Amino acid sequence: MTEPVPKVGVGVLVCNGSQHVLIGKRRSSIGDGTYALPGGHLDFGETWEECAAREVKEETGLSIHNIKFVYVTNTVLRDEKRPSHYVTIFMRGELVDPNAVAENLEPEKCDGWEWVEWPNVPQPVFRPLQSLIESNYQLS
Ligand SMILES: CC(C)CCOP(=O)(O)OP(=O)(O)O
Ligand SMILES: [Mg+2]
Ligand SMILES: [Mg+2]
Ligand SMILES: [Mg+2]
Repeated sequence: MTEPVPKVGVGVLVCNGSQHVLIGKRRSSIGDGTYALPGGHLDFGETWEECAAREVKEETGLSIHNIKFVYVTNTVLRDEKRPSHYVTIFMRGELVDPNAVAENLEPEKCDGWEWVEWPNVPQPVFRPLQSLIESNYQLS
């Protein structure tokens, strides 16, 4: 079998101003049933900020701004149905409208969005996000 090519993902800490971030349980061939941040594949020609804003909008309907780089992880997922290797760029962004409600716009890919107090993400945690938590990143 030809080896999978490493890809770039962007994960987003969507901040609502009260130490909470948005998480959802993945329905995917990669990390199925694990809790992850909104985000996705970096598309050709995108900046990291553009990808963060696009993926959050596509997946939750939320608009974010003040988007900043947070951390980067290197994750080799060997025991998945489809082995894969991801470099994940973690970004953070604030809600443009602090009262906006997240919608689950891709129910085929996500069980639904919920706010949790960082870093208390429920188990099982998607591997790249677990690496960010273990880095002791602090929201404020
Ligand atoms: C696997 C992950 C680190 C990168 C891809 O994320 P994703 O499966 O949510 O991708 P899409 O949102 O682009 O479908
Ligand atoms: Mg997506
Ligand atoms: Mg996604
Ligand atoms: Mg995508």
